[in-house]
Amino acid sequence: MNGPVVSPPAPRGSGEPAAGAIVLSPTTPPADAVVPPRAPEAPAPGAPLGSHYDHCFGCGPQHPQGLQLSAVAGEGLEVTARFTVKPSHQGGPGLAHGGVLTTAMDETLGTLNWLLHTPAVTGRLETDFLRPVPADAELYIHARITGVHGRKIYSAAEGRIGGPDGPVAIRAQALFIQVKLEHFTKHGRPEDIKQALDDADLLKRSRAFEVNP
Ligand SMILES: CCCCC/C=C\C/C=C\C/C=C\C/C=C\CCCC(=O)SCCNC(=O)CCNC(=O)[C@H](O)C(C)(C)COP(=O)(O)OP(=O)(O)OC[C@H]1O[C@@H](n2cnc3c(N)ncnc32)[C@H](O)[C@@H]1OP(=O)(O)O
Repeated sequence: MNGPVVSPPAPRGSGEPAAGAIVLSPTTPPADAVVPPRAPEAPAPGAPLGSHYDHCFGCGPQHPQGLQLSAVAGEGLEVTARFTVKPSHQGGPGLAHGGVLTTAMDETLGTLNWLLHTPAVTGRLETDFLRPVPADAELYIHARITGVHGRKIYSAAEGRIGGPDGPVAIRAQALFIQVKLEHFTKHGRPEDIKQALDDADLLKRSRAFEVNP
């Protein structure tokens, strides 16, 4: 994909928030954030990242209405992903639902954590919708890590319609928080956790995360 992933500009209307306003955390890394090296265990550039969970709405191959998004490791701290909009993903007639597109960005940004070899969950996600995305369109997403500060991982992505050089339809920035695998076992619905723990392949993929950076 050509060119860097562009970070959206700082929010408009700076200054003190109005009384009663909800103050959200920034998704732009602080000045003392670092861009760490790719983890030695990270999949090689060009390697498919696979699904982290078969029933994931974003990447699970066994989720019939899901996005079934597939991601590939890029160079450095970058990934690319593809997602075909299905009729079941419509918002307006013949157009992708914005929440579905946001999910595609969330999922792609989440796969970046493979490159740091750590599980992490979305703390905050911002999206700019630049042009409508037709049903049946293929979205090409390019994402990169922009900084790490303690357990906080900052990232940015952009999605283009029809090909890696197609028109930009969506931009996103996110803040992920590193967690341990117990995050999932502690909070997940017990029957699903049991099923996941009984799945030797999933367990192997998850355990691959357990040596943290
Ligand atoms: C064994 C079977 C397991 C099977 C699992 C299978 C695979 C697992 C492996 C990998 C999968 C990984 C990812 C999946 C990939 C993509 C899917 C898309 C991603 C998602 O769809 S994921 C769902 C949505 N996501 C949530 O469900 C999060 C809900 N939430 C919480 O679970 C907690 O809230 C948590 C853990 C986030 C933090 O809690 P905590 O107690 O650990 O940490 P704490 O509060 O101390 O925060 C530490 C520092 O982060 C800052 N901070 C915290 N939260 C923030 C926020 N929201 N915004 C801005 N900053 C935040 C603090 O301000 C502090 O900053 P500072 O250090 O500067 O003070």
